[in-house]
Amino acid sequence: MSIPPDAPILTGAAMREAEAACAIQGTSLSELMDHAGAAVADTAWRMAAGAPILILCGPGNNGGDGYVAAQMLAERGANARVAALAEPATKLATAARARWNGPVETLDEQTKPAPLIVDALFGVGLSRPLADGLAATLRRFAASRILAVDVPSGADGDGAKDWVPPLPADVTLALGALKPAHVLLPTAAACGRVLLAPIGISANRAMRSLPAIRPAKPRPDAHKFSRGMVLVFAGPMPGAAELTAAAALRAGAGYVVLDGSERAPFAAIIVEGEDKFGERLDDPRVGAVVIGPGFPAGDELLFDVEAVLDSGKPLVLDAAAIAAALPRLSETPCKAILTPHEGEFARTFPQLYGSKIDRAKAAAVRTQAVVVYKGADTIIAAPDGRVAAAWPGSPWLATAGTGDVLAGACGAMLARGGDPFDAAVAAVGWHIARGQAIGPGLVADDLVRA
Ligand SMILES: NC(=O)C1=CN([C@@H]2O[C@H](COP(=O)(O)OP(=O)(O)OC[C@H]3O[C@@H](n4cnc5c(N)ncnc54)[C@H](OP(=O)(O)O)[C@@H]3O)[C@@H](O)[C@H]2O)[C@@H](O)CC1
Ligand SMILES: Nc1ncnc2c1ncn2[C@@H]1O[C@H](COP(=O)(O)OP(=O)(O)O)[C@@H](O)[C@H]1O
Ligand SMILES: [K+]
Repeated sequence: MSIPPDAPILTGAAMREAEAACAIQGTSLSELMDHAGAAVADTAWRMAAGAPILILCGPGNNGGDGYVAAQMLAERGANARVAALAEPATKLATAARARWNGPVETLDEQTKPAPLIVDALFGVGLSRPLADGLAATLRRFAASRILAVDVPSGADGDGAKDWVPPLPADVTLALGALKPAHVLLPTAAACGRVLLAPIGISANRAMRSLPAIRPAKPRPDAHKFSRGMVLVFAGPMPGAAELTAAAALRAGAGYVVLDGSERAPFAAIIVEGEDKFGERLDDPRVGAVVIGPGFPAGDELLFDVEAVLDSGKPLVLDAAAIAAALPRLSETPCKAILTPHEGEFARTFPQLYGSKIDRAKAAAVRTQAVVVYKGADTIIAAPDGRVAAAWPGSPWLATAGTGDVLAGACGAMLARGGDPFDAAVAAVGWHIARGQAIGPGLVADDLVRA
């Protein structure tokens, strides 16, 4: 599974806007479909490597892309058959079918498979789940190589419905932009390797896949405080905050102080009693405060979160600290990153609807903070509408304590003084890269070791 880095992501509505903007600038929808069909034909040609190809065409423009590709493949000498689910229902699809010179079989349970199947049944226009009979027909093709056009048929392009496509793809060719379905579960897992075909639309870049991240090298004149000083506050379970502090140092902070713990995870970390916390919040060198890891909800947490908010310092709020800060967050002028996992998000923001992207964006607006909505399909959202989608991460990270490590990495990136969204993106990229590099047997402690 893979996704092109730093690629735009558009919902169906945004796709239609981009398409309309193209029309104003003189590129017709039919030209867009020609570009899409050509990209599908190229990819299918390479994947088939001379073997027969079966192209499944639906009634809409996704099917139109399929007919265009079929004709181009036939003109190149490929052995291509077409099976249609229904008559074309759009002008463009009707015109594309008219240009296909070969026969059109009926797609049903009798349809013979081919080594490569091009799935051009439904794209972003799917309005309801696939019928059971069609899903069963598609499952019969599971032994073939599958190229999905735009999205695997059966997926909700916007990623708001949890419909699971019955025929997972080996390769999905995203047309013009990625769609939420490529980066959100459950559909992301059915897309295989996602390739992006530029078809001539210009996409708004506010929402994108995670960029490829290279560790920022310290400036030649760097010193420990200019690289960022992080203050981590340990609660009653100090092990979690120790991981957080160690992660902050490993992710590039120049100086890390751990208050409220008796043990230092590294000798280079300054450990102080909890009575020092208030004083440290006044230390002008502290560039970010992290609170929440290992700190259960309660009056003590509430008191300490209030103190952090009063300090106006950039802050990372994890676990129960998120709910504790919620009532004051939107009015407090500070840079904040929140790192809820699924359960914490659901408890803190119970009344949000839509896709995981929609909900992360709404939570960011409500709190005026950057929200890192964790999980296998982590979403990072800023109050100004920017979104970064981190699928696929590293499944080796699904183990206790890795969230504490991420909070520390967010602290390190935030303490450098930049934009909290960029800091969160860099931290998530760092976390995933380490998860991928370590792989089998990973425990959270490994993420903070050299
Ligand atoms: N945007 C762009 O810039 C470009 C977009 N392009 C391509 O267009 C695709 C979007 O095309 P689209 O909007 O025509 O929708 P599409 O996915 O083909 O399906 C709609 C049809 O399916 C039907 N239908 C729906 N659900 C159904 C169900 N469960 N079971 C059965 N039928 C169902 C629905 O009928 P209805 O809901 O009215 O019953 C309608 O007939 C996009 O993904 C990309 O591939 C490119 O050509 C280049 C430029
Ligand atoms: N299947 C997965 N694939 C990729 N990343 C995952 C997966 N499961 C969990 N993660 C990541 O691991 C971390 C777990 O965080 P969290 O649930 O807070 O753990 P803990 O509270 O034990 O530290 C998050 O960064 C999350 O995105
Ligand atoms: K499709």
